[in-house]
Amino acid sequence: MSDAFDAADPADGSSSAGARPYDALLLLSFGGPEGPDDVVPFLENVTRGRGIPRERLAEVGEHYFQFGGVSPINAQCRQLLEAVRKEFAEAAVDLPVYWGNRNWTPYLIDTLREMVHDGRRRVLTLVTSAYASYSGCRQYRENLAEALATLEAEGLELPRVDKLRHYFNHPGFIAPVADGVLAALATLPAAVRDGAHLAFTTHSVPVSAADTSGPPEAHGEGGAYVAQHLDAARLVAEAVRERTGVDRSWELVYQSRSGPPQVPWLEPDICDHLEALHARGAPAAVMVPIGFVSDHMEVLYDLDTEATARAAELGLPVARSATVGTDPRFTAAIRELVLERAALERGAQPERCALGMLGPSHDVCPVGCCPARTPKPAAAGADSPYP
Ligand SMILES: CC1=C(CCC(=O)O)c2cc3nc(cc4[nH]c(cc5[nH]c(cc1n2)c(C)c5CCC(=O)O)c(CCC(=O)O)c4C)C(CCC(=O)O)=C3C
Ligand SMILES: [Fe+2]
Repeated sequence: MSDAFDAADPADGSSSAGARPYDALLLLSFGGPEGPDDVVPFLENVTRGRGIPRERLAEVGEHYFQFGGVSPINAQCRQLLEAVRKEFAEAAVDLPVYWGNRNWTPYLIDTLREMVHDGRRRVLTLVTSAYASYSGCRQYRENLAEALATLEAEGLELPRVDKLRHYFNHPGFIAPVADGVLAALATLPAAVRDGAHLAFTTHSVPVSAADTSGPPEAHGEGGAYVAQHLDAARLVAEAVRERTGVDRSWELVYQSRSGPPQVPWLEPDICDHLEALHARGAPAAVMVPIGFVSDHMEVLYDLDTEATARAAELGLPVARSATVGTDPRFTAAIRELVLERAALERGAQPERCALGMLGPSHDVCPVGCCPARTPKPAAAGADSPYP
């Protein structure tokens, strides 16, 4: 390594210390079926103990069967894995990258076991969710704790596992989403483009889960989940306004509602929102799936199939903007976040990049962050039973 590297500022990622003390990055995702025979067992994995009505499961199974029983999410994770490895190689960040899922192969437990066999001792985790919530954060931490417990029972020496901070307000996440909106606007008929409404969408969750999302001080109506999405949506809407010179109306709405009908979930649903937009005379809309990092089944079915069909019935022109996927600015953001956290662990004070009003998110989930209905051990947080 050259002298220039040794002399560099640790915060810009080019320090000779690199990613130390970490010796591996773990990409942790949801997982999805890769053929018709996988669909039912996959759905059983997802919904075990979650009280999802049978009819809802049958309905969601049909969404997957319509796409040949294949969810795009695993292919997208493989692409992200390759893109992050390339990003690290180009920036001389010497950190192996592994991939494991919550609900389908490669299962987290198998990946973590392989990491231990490879001698990895300090693992940093990147989850494919940018926001605080039980489903997008604590549940992954519970999965890590469960995997660690299994490895402990197998007599293996446990690695220390940390998790990266939420990245919804990182410029490397916001900028590609804004570009995606501009590209989607360009596909709308010119006559309705300037009047197009921006409908930011994310996964609905039970209202009670939203209200208790994030650290205890963020709890309250909508919690950190809604506050973070609103901050990200506002940033994107502002970037689009600056770039087009047009001030468009925007709103945060929800999709992919599940659970029994008597339990309240975040609303309005995107389809109801499109109807309301049409009723109030909006000439067009762009659906912006800001809650997701890749174009997986929730995007392909709930937006591109269902919501797009509803808009066609209404005669409302709509376009759907792209998720960040493997945009180079997003993979660069991942590298920056990894090097930032590594520097913090070494006791340095790196720059902590964040846009918007909320500032950089916490590095370690505090006690009481996104509590579960039924408490379970969770790793990579202040309440972790593992060191
Ligand atoms: C907040 C959130 C995210 C975003 C953060 C993140 O990305 O993690 C997310 C992502 C995803 N959700 C996904 C799939 C499913 N989610 C379900 C059910 C549920 N999701 C919930 C929340 C979230 N989910 C909740 C509260 C439930 C109810 C059951 C429970 O309380 O746990 C069900 C069961 C059937 C149904 O009821 O829909 C399925 C099949 C896929 C894979 C897509 C693919 O295959 O391409 C992905 C990326
Ligand atoms: Fe989900």
